[in-house]
Amino acid sequence: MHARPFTPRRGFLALIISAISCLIVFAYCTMEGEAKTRNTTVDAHIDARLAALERHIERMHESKVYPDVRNLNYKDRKRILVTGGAGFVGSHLVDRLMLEGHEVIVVDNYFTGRKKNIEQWIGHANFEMMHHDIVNPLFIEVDEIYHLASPASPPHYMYNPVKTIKTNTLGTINMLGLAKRTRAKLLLASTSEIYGDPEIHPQVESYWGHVNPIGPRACYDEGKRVAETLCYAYEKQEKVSVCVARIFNTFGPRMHMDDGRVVSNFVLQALQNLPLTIYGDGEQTRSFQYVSDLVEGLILLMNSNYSLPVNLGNPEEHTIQEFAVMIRDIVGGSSEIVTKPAVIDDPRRRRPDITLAKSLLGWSPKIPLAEGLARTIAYFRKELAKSVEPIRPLDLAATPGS
Ligand SMILES: O=C(O)[C@H]1O[C@H](OP(=O)(O)OP(=O)(O)OC[C@H]2O[C@@H](n3ccc(=O)[nH]c3=O)[C@H](O)[C@@H]2O)[C@H](O)[C@@H](O)[C@@H]1O
Repeated sequence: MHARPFTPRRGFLALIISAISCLIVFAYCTMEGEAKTRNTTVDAHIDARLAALERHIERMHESKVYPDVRNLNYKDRKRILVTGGAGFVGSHLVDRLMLEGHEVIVVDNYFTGRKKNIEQWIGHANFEMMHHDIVNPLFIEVDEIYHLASPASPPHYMYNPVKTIKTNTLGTINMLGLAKRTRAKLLLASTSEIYGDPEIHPQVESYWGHVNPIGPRACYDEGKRVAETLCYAYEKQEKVSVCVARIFNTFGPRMHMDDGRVVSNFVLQALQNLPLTIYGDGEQTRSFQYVSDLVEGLILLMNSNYSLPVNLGNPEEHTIQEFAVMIRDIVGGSSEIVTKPAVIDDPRRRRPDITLAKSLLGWSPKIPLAEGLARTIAYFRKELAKSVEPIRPLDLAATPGS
């Protein structure tokens, strides 16, 4: 191969190429240098921010004060799952279990539960919070399951009836599956609604109920009835330990402002001097228990060795009309009492027979109605003071599906 002769044109081209190469190398080096300087600045900035964060975390830990919990030894301390633990009843139960020194895991999808209800425990070594919908399976290790997850207020459970049925059927199957895998005991939060519009009064556990299977309340009533059936099927077939609490009307602080049940509606109305709205003639009756009494009953039932359903409620029965007057008097406002159309399938009378709970668990409600109402009214008064706009109670008649 012959070398190509050197010409001035070629020499000029070679010169240009070398010059461009030098320029590229120079530009690269300069950029590299700049990038290094920039990275060093960014690193220093991040370091400073991380150091500030560390100081913030330290201050946070120093200032976060948890309620005193019992110091249980390894053998006595249980890992307890509370489904619906961010809800009204669930969060009060969580408080009791935490104070007793157990490890508590809350599972909630926040449909009606609120983080605010359990924020006092967030960050505590014994406490864990999981955002999870129990219609999907859950794989964790537990010793006991309090299965409370489900909307319980009529406007809430009627709002999405399919979801209510799924939560009470699929959700209960998933929790019983978890109980089976981990050999945990499960307590089902059932309801007085499984008695429907009862034909016997007061309601005893042996009564089979009177439920309209296709009415607007059926998603909840039948959902809970199936949940009970599932418990006893798993007990028989899979040897899962279960217990079932049939919970009657319950009230207290941490009820949602827009819960829609009668206590929160009447209290909110009375506090804002709005008319108290009675659905129907007001002659229907209910028996109301304060939430701490219920929580006590749930824990006693879980720790008993009785597996058939047990009523938990306060047998003091009042008409809704009497109840409206009582709340208005305690609040001291001047609200009028008005009537609205009756609710479809609204039970006419409800009062628990608690002979079984008394003899079996030594349980009966302790908080008198007036005292429970005073505590609840104080809570709502504070909540109202915090809210910027007036709060209108939820009207069942305006709920889709009611
Ligand atoms: O509080 C509870 O623990 C129970 O509440 C509901 O059962 P329900 O008895 O229908 O409860 P409310 O919605 O509070 O209604 C009680 C009575 O007050 C009436 N009411 C309600 C709200 C209102 O603004 N005005 C009014 O007259 C209702 O028509 C009903 O007769 C749930 O369905 C139960 O599962 C749950 O156990």
